[in-house]
Amino acid sequence: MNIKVCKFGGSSVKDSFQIEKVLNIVKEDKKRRVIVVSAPGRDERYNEKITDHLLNLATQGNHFYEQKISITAKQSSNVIIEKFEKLCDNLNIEKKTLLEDLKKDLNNKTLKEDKRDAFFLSRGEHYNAKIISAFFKKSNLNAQLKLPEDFKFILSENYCDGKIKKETYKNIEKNFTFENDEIYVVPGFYGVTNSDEIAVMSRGGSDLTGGEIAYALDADMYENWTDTNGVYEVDPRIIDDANVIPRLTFKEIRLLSSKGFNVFHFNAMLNCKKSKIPINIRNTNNPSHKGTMILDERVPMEDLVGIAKLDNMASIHIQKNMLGDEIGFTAELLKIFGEYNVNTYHYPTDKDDIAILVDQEDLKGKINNLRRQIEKRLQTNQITVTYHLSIITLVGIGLKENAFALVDAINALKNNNISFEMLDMSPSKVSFHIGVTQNIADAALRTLYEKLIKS
Ligand SMILES: Nc1ncnc2c1ncn2[C@@H]1O[C@H](COP(=O)(O)OP(=O)(O)O)[C@@H](O)[C@H]1O
Ligand SMILES: N[C@@H](CC(=O)OP(=O)(O)O)C(=O)O
Repeated sequence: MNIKVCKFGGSSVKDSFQIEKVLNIVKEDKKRRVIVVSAPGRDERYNEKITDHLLNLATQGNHFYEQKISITAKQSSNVIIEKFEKLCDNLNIEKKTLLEDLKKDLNNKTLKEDKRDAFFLSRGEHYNAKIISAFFKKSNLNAQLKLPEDFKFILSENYCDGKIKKETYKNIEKNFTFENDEIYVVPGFYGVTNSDEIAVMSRGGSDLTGGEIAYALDADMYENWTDTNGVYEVDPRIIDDANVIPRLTFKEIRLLSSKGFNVFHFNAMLNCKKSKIPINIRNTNNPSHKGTMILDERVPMEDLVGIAKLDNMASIHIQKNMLGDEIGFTAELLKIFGEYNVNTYHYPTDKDDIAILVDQEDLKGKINNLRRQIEKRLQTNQITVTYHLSIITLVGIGLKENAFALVDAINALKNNNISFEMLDMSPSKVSFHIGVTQNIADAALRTLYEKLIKS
């Protein structure tokens, strides 16, 4: 279809000033016909995203308490209401019914546990899309609100980590007909289960909504608008003199975003890749910049294209004599991690050892039971857990032809007296991982960036 699907992230829709920029971007190109919006992100006044306030309210203050931030549920409720009221006032949108509905939703007492969390989490996108579509209409765009509960964006019943169901693609095709040249405004991040209950995808999930709609409509392009000029070679919050990468392959963005580049959800490209729909990461605050184009293929002009870093990793090192000879050992071990809902990143292995690298946050409240299960079911000799590790991932399709870049990386670390804990090359040969202790991870990242990309 000759259209572009555009997703505007939380930073692009955090206040009325940003939403006016979004309007101008949409007006500039007639192909921008599906506009997926997030909940308001952090603003100058509040350091936390509206989605986090919603979760804090759902969990009666527990969400921020866990992060050692002291914001009560009541305070979160006030922030949410104030945010949406201000948006309506500044954009001159009728607010009475919207605020009544919002307050009713925020007082919901019937839903419990993860169904309650999911419902509250979804409200940021829900009300923001209502406001943005009303504002577009008022600004003479032929905008139409498309709610996931109406056109049936169907998710599985893992309420806070829902996965898209196949029938959704047909539902989108059927409902997004553009009969009267409409511009559809869609809240991202949430959907409904087959029994019409609200479910959300994983955090950052509005990127997924955009990718799935682009795929269902076979769009010409998926534009993902954020607050940076594109994807930088390294996280610009750590290294401020890095450049924007003009072109990346689907494979490269997937590796980089799953290993720390949180500019784009790592699953959002999967279906675009299938249909070869280009993804363009753009800056709402600088729309004349071309951004980063994500494509199926590019000419590799360099070995390495980007370096990502994941902090707060833990290594669970398991020792058992001859475990490498035990058929099914690794499968059973990974099954145990699965049962505790702990995502596993890497598992370097040897004859008598295996280490599983995980996000240490995932181990909270689980590590003791997890360890006991492993000991009981696999009769291990010793388990050692090391916390506060960082994984640095070097990515580039050019690495396939030049694995010696790995030697340059190790030499650069050696010359700067930076030691490492782990080294691992991926089977695809387009990435390798270096594990370091977290206190030296930023220095290691800078050293690798300067030696392997900047020079
Ligand atoms: N390599 C990178 N390139 C660009 N941005 C990055 C990178 N790594 C991390 N980021 C961060 O991702 C942020 C954008 O993602 P996010 O906050 O989710 O945006 P949005 O509000 O648009 O959804 C940037 O502001 C930047 O701080
Ligand atoms: N608002 C949701 C979904 C999302 O995609 O947000 P953002 O576009 O701000 O990353 C979240 O915070 O997870």
